[in-house]
Amino acid sequence: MHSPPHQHGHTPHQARSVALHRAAVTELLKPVRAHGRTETLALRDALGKGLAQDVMAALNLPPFANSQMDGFAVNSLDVPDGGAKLSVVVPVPAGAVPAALDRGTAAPIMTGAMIPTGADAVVPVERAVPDRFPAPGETTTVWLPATAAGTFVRSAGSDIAAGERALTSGTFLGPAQLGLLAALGIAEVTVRRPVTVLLATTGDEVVEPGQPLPAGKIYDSNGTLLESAMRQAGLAVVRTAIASDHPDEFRALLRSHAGAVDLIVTTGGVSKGAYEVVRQAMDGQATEFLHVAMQPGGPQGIGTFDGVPFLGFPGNPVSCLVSFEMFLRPVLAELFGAPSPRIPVHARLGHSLSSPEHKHQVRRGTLQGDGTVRLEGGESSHLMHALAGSNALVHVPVGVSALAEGDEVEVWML
Ligand SMILES: Nc1nc2c(c(=O)[nH]1)N[C@H]1C(S)=C(S)[C@@H](COP(=O)(O)OP(=O)(O)OC[C@H]3O[C@@H](n4cnc5c(N)ncnc54)[C@H](O)[C@@H]3O)O[C@H]1N2
Ligand code: MOO
Repeated sequence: MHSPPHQHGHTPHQARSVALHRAAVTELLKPVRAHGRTETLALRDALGKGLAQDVMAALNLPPFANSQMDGFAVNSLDVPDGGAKLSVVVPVPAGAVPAALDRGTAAPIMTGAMIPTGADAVVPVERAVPDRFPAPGETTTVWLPATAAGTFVRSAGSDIAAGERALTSGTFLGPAQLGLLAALGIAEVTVRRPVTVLLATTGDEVVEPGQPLPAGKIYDSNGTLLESAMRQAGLAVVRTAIASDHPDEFRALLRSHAGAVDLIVTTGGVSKGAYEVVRQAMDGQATEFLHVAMQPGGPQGIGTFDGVPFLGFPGNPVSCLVSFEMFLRPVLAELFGAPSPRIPVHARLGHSLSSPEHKHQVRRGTLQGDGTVRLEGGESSHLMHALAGSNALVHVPVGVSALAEGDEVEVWML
């Protein structure tokens, strides 16, 4: 949104800082945490959930010392400086429990196979002379170079020892965390039940995708955009039909779902127009509508509707996504451990930019391999195509009105 030149950078004195609004969202959602509800799920269903309790390792990983290479298991004392010729004994396949290794012998061993008692090192087959395994039944010798104890041996517990904490309560369960649980032999995990959000997009001008588009109307992008962001963040989402601009109808729509959700999020109808349905529907509720010193995403609603926590995001698509990223995602991360907060990284601006000095501006851009960030589109919050071509949010803090190409900025990877 562009301000007239004489107002550029000016924010109404009542604008709330991003930090204060985030703190207000935290306070609003704290009672949700108190529910403490958990469920136990198969690993495949736990992707994106928050772990409800610490998980301790019940076994060593690896569970037994094993070979890191296809090669020959030896006692390192048998291959001193200059190497040695050893007689080859029966091979050790992965999955078998091998016989003890006699001194002066070498056992062909496969990657992942258990190191025989008496062996303490592995020589990769390509370093042996000859550099191959003997054929089954062939009696032979092999020359091996000098090898220090422990070489190419993955010792028991070298990844994690039995009794150690594998994962901490609250951890976001992504592929690596679920893979670790599987490696520990754990098939089910207790997770926090997802926060359930009622998501209502509003506006008489907004039409469901797939329907004809009459003149003056636009398709609802916010519903899909925010539902996707929320689901990716591990929230359960209940969508209402697109709400009309009639406050009574909207109130009834919210009431028909509110009992079953932890949080209500709406988009649109919060600014200063003549038909601000969300503002009007919240009349008499413990809600406030205010301006956060942020662009986009300035107009915000916050409070409770019939006692259910409520956040009213602005209607412009980029504004509602930025609101989610600036407020809901970090607060959910803080209170529930999931999703992970965005990790700030620093990049060099590929272009100069200007920003309202009294607002925290969030631009969209593409962080490139050379560490520079190219801005996508301008500052306007209707630029859905530019958002879709971006991989990062670019932060311009309060107090900064201009940045030059090459200046350092904080970016959050999307
Ligand atoms: N006089 C003022 N006008 C506006 C101000 C202001 O301070 N004074 N703030 C501007 C800013 S900034 C924003 S952001 C918007 C916020 O408006 P609302 O939250 O009331 O949203 P609407 O007016 O309903 O819609 C804004 C815009 O977004 C489009 N929209 C709405 N819903 C959807 C949807 N589901 N999918 C796609 N696009 C949607 C809508 O058509 C409008 O273009 O107010 C400014 N005005
Ligand atoms: O700038 Mo509005 O705040 O477009 O979201």
